[in-house]
Amino acid sequence: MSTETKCNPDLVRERAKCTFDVNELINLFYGSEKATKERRHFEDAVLAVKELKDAIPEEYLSHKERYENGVRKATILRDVYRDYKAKHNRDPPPNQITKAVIKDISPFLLHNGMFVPTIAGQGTPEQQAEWLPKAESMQIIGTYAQTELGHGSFIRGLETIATYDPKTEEFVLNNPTLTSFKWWPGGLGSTVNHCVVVAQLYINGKSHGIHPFIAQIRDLDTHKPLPGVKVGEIGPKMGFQTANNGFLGFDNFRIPRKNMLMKNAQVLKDGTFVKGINEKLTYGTMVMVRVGIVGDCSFYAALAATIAVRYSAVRHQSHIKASEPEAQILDYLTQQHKLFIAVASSHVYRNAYLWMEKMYTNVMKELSQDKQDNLPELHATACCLKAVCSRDAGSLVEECRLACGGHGYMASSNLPLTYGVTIAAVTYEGERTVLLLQTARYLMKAWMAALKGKVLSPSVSYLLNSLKESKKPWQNTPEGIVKGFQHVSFGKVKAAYETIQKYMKQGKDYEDAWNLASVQLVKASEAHSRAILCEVSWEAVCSSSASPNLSRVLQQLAQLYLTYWTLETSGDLLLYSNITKDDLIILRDKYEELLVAIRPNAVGLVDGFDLRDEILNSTLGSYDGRVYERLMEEALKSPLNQETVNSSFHKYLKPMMEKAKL
Ligand SMILES: CCCCC/C=C\C/C=C\C/C=C\C=C\C(=O)SCCNC(=O)CCNC(=O)[C@H](O)C(C)(C)COP(=O)(O)OP(=O)(O)OC[C@H]1O[C@@H](n2cnc3c(N)ncnc32)[C@H](O)[C@@H]1OP(=O)(O)O
Ligand SMILES: Cc1cc2nc3c(=O)[nH]c(=O)nc-3n(C[C@H](O)[C@H](O)[C@H](O)COP(=O)(O)OP(=O)(O)OC[C@H]3O[C@@H](n4cnc5c(N)ncnc54)[C@H](O)[C@@H]3O)c2cc1C
Repeated sequence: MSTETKCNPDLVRERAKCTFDVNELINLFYGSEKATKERRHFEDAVLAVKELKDAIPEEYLSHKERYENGVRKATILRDVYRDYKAKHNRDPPPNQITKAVIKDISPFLLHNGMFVPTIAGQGTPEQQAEWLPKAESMQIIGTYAQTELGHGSFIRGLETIATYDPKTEEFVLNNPTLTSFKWWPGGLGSTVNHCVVVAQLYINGKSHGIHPFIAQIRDLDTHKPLPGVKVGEIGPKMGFQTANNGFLGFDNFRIPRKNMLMKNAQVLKDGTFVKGINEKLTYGTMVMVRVGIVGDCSFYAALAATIAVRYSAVRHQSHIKASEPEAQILDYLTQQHKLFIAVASSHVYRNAYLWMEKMYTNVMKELSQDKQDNLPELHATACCLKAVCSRDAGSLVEECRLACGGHGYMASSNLPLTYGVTIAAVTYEGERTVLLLQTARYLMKAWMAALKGKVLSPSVSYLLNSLKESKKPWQNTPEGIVKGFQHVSFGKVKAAYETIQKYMKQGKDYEDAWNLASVQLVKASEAHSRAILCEVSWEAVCSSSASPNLSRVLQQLAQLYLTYWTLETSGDLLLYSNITKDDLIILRDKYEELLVAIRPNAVGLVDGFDLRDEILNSTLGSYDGRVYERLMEEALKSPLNQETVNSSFHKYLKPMMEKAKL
């Protein structure tokens, strides 16, 4: 029997309506037909491992059991990766199959995502040779321990101390206060035996700023914390339950001199400090991960959209016309308004990620040739795109959840967990406002340079164009809308700059003036991000190699994104661009037309994300649309349904009812 025949008939009809080749979309989204094949092949290999299947949903496990199950599966998954590499002589292709296995977050995320990259990015060739083979083969397990109870954003304020002792050629690590305790690092709780510790370096009583050090914190055989190490887990959170976030404090804990990662700055045997060419290179891992998070946002938006769109095609409720049967909820324009922006945004983030990845690779290449000119642009762009995409993606996931009504509140829909995990990215790897203010610093500098007629970096060069084009009439085209967002950014950057000047003229110093203007500065950064997202995604769609049928639909999605945000931020556009009320009315109508045009392809579009049922892990979103059957099947797995009468009846309910009779 084919999959189609087992499918819910609504989904079969939806798929028959699709006007483009879904496989073409999948191949375009993931890069090529070959990439799709390889990814699916690897996913098959992972899913074939029986031990990776959960006996009961994780929600029924205790906090401890959930973690232990997570570690168990993470180690098996690691073997599958190793075997693939041995067989194919290369890493597995990019994939999201970890989601199908570890439903939440892997306790090894920080090992792979930050510990290994920090050694690779911050270590000398000798240090890389010492630790990378052990870390990559999992002989040692590590994390990235930077944030403390007292400081996360302001990392120059970290209190963990590394004092150099030239007599023994060691660093002595100490956490002198409660607020200096490391707090948050993933895997630290009970998983890792090593970590990169970011600490304040002191030599002969003099501070030399923060630097990364490698510390072994647990015995490799017994896993017991080494003497001088206090380590534990921080407890349940909104999500990340299996990430095993932990705390850590050192008491006169000694590590050899070679354990300071010394690619940038060095401490010589005699205690001489050799400054690096740029102290901000120490923050390199964070930049890399911020770029990766933009890609993650695409995935989470796709996952939530797939669940909510398929569910909305299957779910019937009320009537559009009294004379007709109950409508699929996907036919309500309000539902399309809630969901299609998530589909469109996933594509926008994907294109922005690919664009950022190129910028990152170029800058890394330049840095390896000691050329730093483009580092500030990379930092500023990664900060604002990470900040805006993560917040938007979180809101989109929540909107998808709400769009599934009561069933979206069920854990088995996988939307609550997905929200908890997505929204965490607003905070980790740089809190949203803090990152937007970093971009604002860059924008203020760019603005001052623009005023002096200097050449600007590509990502802000529109500021110069906007300066020249401020009188040109609005154009209701995608290109015109992109320009409109650039004008808004231009207007907000200018206004924030002038606000700072105003406060300074009133006698405030620059720092106070900055703080007083900071709401505007954050908004300027957001507008700058929106301008980038609109420009990059529209250009990607226009230059794509898609067939005419697919290209038409992708252009509709990109236009939907542009129009949605035009209408959402119409006040800004009226203030800072030449858009008129009439233009907005035309765009409102255009937006409604786009929803209607996208509607027949909605299911095809989410099929085009090619997320397997195991990855979706949702009663509402499976390919076959057996929503109600799955909801009941999952409910029956509840431990409360494994007995006809629960003991609480005899212990509490019956006595209560008997007492009530007296
Ligand atoms: C590959 C795929 C990856 C996918 C994802 C994989 C894994 C996910 C992994 C983990 C997720 C889960 C866990 C998360 C882990 C974490 O959260 S780790 C901890 C992250 N912590 C932060 O992000 C802290 C945020 N704070 C900062 O980054 C800095 O403190 C801040 C930049 C906010 C300020 O730093 P400060 O030293 O105070 O700088 P100033 O404001 O004084 O500015 C000085 C100048 O330096 C420039 N600058 C700052 N940062 C950088 C940088 N990274 N690169 C280049 N330049 C930088 C800044 O712009 C200033 O320049 P000007 O003086 O204006 O010229
Ligand atoms: C799920 C999760 C996983 C994490 N994993 C790790 C990890 O593996 N390793 C690690 O080292 N860390 C990790 N972290 C910590 C994370 O990086 C920090 O929480 C994050 O950088 C924010 O710092 P904070 O908590 O100190 O927030 P704060 O800086 O205290 O933010 C609180 C508020 O203060 C505001 N604020 C702070 N500074 C400024 C400013 N200069 N201007 C204006 N407003 C400001 C913020 O905007 C925010 O509204 C993780 C966090 C989470 C949630």
